[in-house]
Amino acid sequence: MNSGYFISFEGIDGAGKSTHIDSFCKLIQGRYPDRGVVVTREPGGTALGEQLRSLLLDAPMNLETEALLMFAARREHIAQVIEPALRAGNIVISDRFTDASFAYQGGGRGLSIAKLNDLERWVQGQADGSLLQPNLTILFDLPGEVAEARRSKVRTPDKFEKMDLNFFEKVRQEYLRRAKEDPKRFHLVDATQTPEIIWSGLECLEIKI
Ligand SMILES: Nc1ncnc2c1ncn2[C@@H]1O[C@H](COP(=O)(O)OP(=O)(O)OP(=O)(O)O)[C@@H](O)[C@H]1O
Ligand SMILES: Cc1cn([C@H]2C[C@H](O)[C@@H](COP(=O)(O)O)O2)c(=O)[nH]c1=O
Repeated sequence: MNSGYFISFEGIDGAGKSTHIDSFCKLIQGRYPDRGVVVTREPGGTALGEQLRSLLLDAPMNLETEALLMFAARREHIAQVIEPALRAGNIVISDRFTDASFAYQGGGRGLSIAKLNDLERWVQGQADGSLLQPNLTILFDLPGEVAEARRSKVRTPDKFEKMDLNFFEKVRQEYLRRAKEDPKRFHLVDATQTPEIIWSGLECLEIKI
């Protein structure tokens, strides 16, 4: 049984997760000074996961291979980092988790939801039959063309960031579909707003840990 609390940040590339995640961690640490806060990311978060990340963000590969490697990295991440931290009562904040697989490999690239559900059950299945899921997912939502304009100003695109607007629109729609399906878990951020307005919204967010 977990006594910790699990938060994920999600959104299409360039939506603004990285801009806010460090301040958000400080905010949570300030609110809960007696709890450990573990900040991590996917793909990645472990030595093996970071190696897989380099491959995944760089090498072209078959869609099923990509999904399997995402979930392999996730299995390692859960076993080495997330589960031990939650068991110890910590707050885990992850830059992406499984919603990204449904959005990118499912919505964006077209892998069947049935296959993703199978992988999710395999990798996140708990002894009591439930799935390990974030308690709260903060979804930064904005149109693909706005995200692309922001990204192009600041970095050389990786494999996913080179995808076209149609891909990112499908990724976005899958995120929004999942948020609609599970409104208690998702907190939607209108990421077209200024960073200051987004931040004040996050500061006011009531989180019952
Ligand atoms: N609300 C905003 N308004 C305008 N520009 C923004 C806003 N939020 C972030 N940016 C800028 O957009 C760019 C992308 O932001 P950021 O790196 O935070 O996105 P991200 O969602 O973390 O992307 P990725 O998932 O690809 O790492 C940065 O240059 C950042 O300064
Ligand atoms: C977890 C996960 C991630 N991705 C994609 C999404 C992004 O393009 C990259 C990660 O880079 P970030 O900018 O540091 O977030 O990987 C994916 O396609 N599927 C996943 O499960």
